[in-house]
Amino acid sequence: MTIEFVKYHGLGNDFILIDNRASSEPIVTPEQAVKLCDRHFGIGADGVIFALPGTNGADYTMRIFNSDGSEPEMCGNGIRCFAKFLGDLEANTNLTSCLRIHTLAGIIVPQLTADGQVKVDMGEPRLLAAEIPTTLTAAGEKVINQSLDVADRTWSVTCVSMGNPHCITFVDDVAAIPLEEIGPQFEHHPVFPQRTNTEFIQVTSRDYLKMRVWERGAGATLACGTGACASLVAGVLVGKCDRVATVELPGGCLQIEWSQDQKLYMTGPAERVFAGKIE
Ligand SMILES: N[C@@H](CCC[C@H](N)C(=O)O)C(=O)O
Repeated sequence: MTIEFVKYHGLGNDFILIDNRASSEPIVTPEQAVKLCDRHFGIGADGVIFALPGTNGADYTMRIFNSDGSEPEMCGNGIRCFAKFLGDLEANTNLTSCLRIHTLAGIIVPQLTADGQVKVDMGEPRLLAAEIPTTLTAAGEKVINQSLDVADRTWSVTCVSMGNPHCITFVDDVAAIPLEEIGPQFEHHPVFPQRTNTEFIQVTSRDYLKMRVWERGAGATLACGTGACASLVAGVLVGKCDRVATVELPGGCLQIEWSQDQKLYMTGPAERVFAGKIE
């Protein structure tokens, strides 16, 4: 079977987008996704994203496989790419109306902005330990500034779910973090039964955060949209930042707002790179 795809990236977090509107199940298996994401023997990407028919009143459904074949609940950079992809599929690059996208994290609402960026209503963060999930505190408690031992060091961590799990730690110098060494140890720590994404944050001012990320199922990536949202929430919870901030990632900047309606709004770019066929 020949499958057409389009490659997109959001700040260097890159994805293979597949038009899956004719079927309610992904037309690529997790095992095939691993091969497609391989940067030497495949197309190369951090994940494969499928545009499926909508359910329960949503316009579309987005599903994603990480580059290790696992299926996360949501992807922030991915949903901006998804919105641009839908604009291409519908032959309408000026698609500025709100789209309701069903994801495993609930309904997410991206909107193309007049300047070509994508603003996304990412929904509300979930803060209780059982919702992350983590066993770091009792199930019904928030996880704020909890001690976690990783790599012979005790880290103070705050956990936030944006549908997918995030463990955030604030550091003096984000460039000094040995990400490849300690990232996997956070990801697979026994206190995270569904593994975790891990963000290291340097607060340069109350409205500017520098971030590096180790993603569950994908490793070190150039950007993570859900991670940027979760990190801003963590920064507010520990009193280090305001509710509106720029988050600088290795691949560029995202604008994040934790609005008074308790929802997160993320604004950033999404770029088409190339199209091809899988044979
Ligand atoms: N890069 C994404 C997050 C993708 C999913 C993540 N690896 C997970 O397993 O939760 C983003 O931009 O949010």
